[in-house]
This record gives sequence, C-alpha cells and structure tokens, in this order.
Amino acid sequence: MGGCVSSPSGPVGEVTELDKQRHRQAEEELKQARVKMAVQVKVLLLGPSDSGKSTVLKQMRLAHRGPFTQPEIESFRQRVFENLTRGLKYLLDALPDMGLELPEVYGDVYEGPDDNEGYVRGWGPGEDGAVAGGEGLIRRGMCGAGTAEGTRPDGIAADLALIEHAKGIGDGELFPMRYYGPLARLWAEPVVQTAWNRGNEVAVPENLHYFFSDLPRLFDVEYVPTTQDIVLSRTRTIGITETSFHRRDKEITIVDVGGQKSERRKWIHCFQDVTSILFVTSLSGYDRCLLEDRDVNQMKDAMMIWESICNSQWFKRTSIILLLSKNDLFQEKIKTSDIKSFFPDFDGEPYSVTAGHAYFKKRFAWLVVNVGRVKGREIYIHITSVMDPELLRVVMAAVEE
Ligand SMILES: Nc1nc2c(ncn2[C@@H]2O[C@H](COP(=O)(O)OP(=O)(O)OP(=O)(O)O)[C@@H](O)[C@H]2O)c(=O)[nH]1
Ligand SMILES: [Mg+2]
Repeated sequence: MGGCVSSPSGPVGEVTELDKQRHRQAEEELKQARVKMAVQVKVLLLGPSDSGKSTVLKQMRLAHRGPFTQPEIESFRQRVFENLTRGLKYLLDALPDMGLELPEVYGDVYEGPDDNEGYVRGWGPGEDGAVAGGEGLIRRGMCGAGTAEGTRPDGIAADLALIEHAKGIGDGELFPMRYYGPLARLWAEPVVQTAWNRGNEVAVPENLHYFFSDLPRLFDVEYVPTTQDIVLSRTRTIGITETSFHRRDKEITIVDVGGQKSERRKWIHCFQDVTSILFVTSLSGYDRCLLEDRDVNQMKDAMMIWESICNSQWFKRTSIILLLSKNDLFQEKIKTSDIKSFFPDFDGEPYSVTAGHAYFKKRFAWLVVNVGRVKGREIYIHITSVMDPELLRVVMAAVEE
C-alpha cells in the first residue's frame, strides 16, 4: 500500500500550518475570554418580594446614567397614579379579612387627610361646594370657592365604584380630578386608617402613606414625578431583567429578579458566572406577612431563602452582601411593634432600634456560620435605607470588592 493516511489538514501525526493557525486562534480566544471575565462583573439581586431589589437598581441607574429621561418620568407618573388607586383598592379589599367594614355613609366634617388643609368630608375639589385642597388644585380651576359643609349619602358607594374600576392614565396626562375627592375621602375614613395601621397583617403596600399624604401635589397641574416619587413607586418584577453599567474599566451587569414565590423557580437561570450576590431583605418585614401567602412572615421567609442561597453549591466562592433594607420604616415601626411578638427568642430591649439591628444581624450571620464559612467567599451585612445616601456607596464598594 505504501500511501500515507491523510487528514483534511495533512498527513496524520504531522502538524500543519493550518493546525498551528487554529491553535493560535484558540489561544487568542481563550485569552480574550479571560480578559473579559476579569472586566465583567455580574451582580445578582436576590431576596423576597417587596424587599427593595428593584429600588437598589433604580439608585444605581441614577448614579451611573444620570437623571431619569422624560419618557421614563412619564412612565412613573402613570405608576404613581396606579400605586394610589390600586394600593387603596388592595387595602379596601382586605378590610373583611381584618374584620373591618366601611360605614354606609361618610360621617361629618373633618379636618382633611393628614395635612391637606380646608377639606370637607363628603366633598372634594371639583365637586359642588368643595373647598380648596392646595394651590395647584386652584390653578386647575377645579375647586369651588364655597365652604359648604355636608355629606352625600351615596358618597361611599360612588367613591368605591370609581376606585374599583379605576383606569390608568396616558402619557403626560394629569391625574384626573374626579379621583381626588374619592381618594382623599376614603383614605381619611377612620376604618381605612385603622386598616392602614394594621397593614402588616395583609401586606398593604408600604408606600401608600407617602403618596396619600401628598395628594394636592400629585394632582397639581404642574406635577412631575420627583426622584423620590420614582424611587418610592412600586412595580412588581416579573421575570428577569439585566442592566449594565460601566465603571472604572469594568462592565457591571446587575440582574434583577422577581421575589414572589411564583418567580423564584426562574432564579436558577441566572446562577451562572455570578461575581457577587446582593441579597436584599426588608428590616420592616419582621412583622409583615408575604403578599402571596399571608400565613408566612416576610422576615422568616427571607431567612429561609438566605440560608439556602448561602448553602448553594452554585455560590461556594461568590461574595454575598446582605442588605437589611427599609431601615427608615423599621425605625418608625419598632416604636410600637415588638419584635418578640414575631420572634419569641428575641431577648433584647423592647422597642429599641439598636437591639433590633443587633438581633437581625446576628440571626442572618448565624445562618451563614451554620452552613459553614467557605474559604474564598466573603459575606457582608449592611443596614440600609433608600433615604440614606450611604446606600449607593456601600453597594458599589461591596460590588467592587
Ligand atoms: N421607605 C422605604 N421604602 C423602600 C425602601 N426600599 C424599597 N422601598 C419601597 O418598597 C417597595 C418595594 O420595593 P421593590 O424594589 O419594588 O421590591 P422588590 O424586591 O424589587 O420586589 P419584587 O420585584 O416583587 O421582587 C417600593 O415601593 C419601594 O419604593 C426603603 O429603604 N425605604
Ligand atoms: Mg423588583
């Protein structure tokens, strides 16, 4: 036979120019992939629903891409309006579960919702006999000048029907004035206020007080959502979103996921190549139930996910940063809501912010120690609030570690 067997690139055993070229190309690709890995940072935001994951992302977006654009602001105008109408509807729907019931008619004259001056129960700006609720409302020409006092027997039923079937608003559209009176009246109704104060029992959105205490501003003819309105507005995340920023020669990709139970099975799809995890848990969740399961305590649920994430084979060498968020809300509620009622092993000073912080830090840290600290993996714990300018610095420092 005598003839040698050939491969497409040359005789077997012989290294041809083409082989060498392919090898060089493969080496080059490997080198580039390594460089890319070194400059690419993938941060995964994890935690239960409503803990503040997307809010951290909003803060990062603000810091890296500057102020929100006009179309973004417009989308948040719609969101704020929906937060008002849907948030109130959620609270009203939850009344029977709390053993509460609205009266059939509104009561007598009252001072007005929170600090909104000169408001008469039963009437709203734009309705006969209404009294001004704020300068912007006057500019909209929607306020009667009278000071008539009175109630409308059909008031509650009509107001409920409007809120029940509330529609969204379009781009650039002002908040429709016909909603002002019903929103203000229903919010100020004592039964509704009682329900708000017991909102932890049924997972009422925590941003309601912020928006309802500022209704005249929101209905102002010149209203444009402020940065604070945008940051405090609420949109539940469905699915997985990726946002990238450039910082100091690094490309940082933040992956945000939905935290509700139904969303968690999707998390695994983004577990590959994670540089660090930002695990967000609301401190104010210690006395709150989950929206999707009122039998489950939000903080206990967070502890369970935290333990399983820290214990996961996927993240043996991944830095994990725990953000105990919503410290502003925690500081307020701790004055009246005892941790011991929800965590019987809490033996710190009752109603103390410091004791509460120490307890929850210890509980989360203990869960990590419990699963064993792995060499090469760091865990950081920070107490934060969206109101705290330090939040971003802490997050960025942690991400860049
Ligand atoms: N007062 C206060 N509100 C906060 C803080 N952080 C987040 N919020 C509010 O809490 C609500 C929920 O925050 P999100 O960031 O949407 O929660 P999430 O974890 O992304 O929730 P899912 O998308 O459902 O998983 C929003 O209305 C936020 O504005 C905080 O530090 N203080
Ligand atoms: Mg979210």
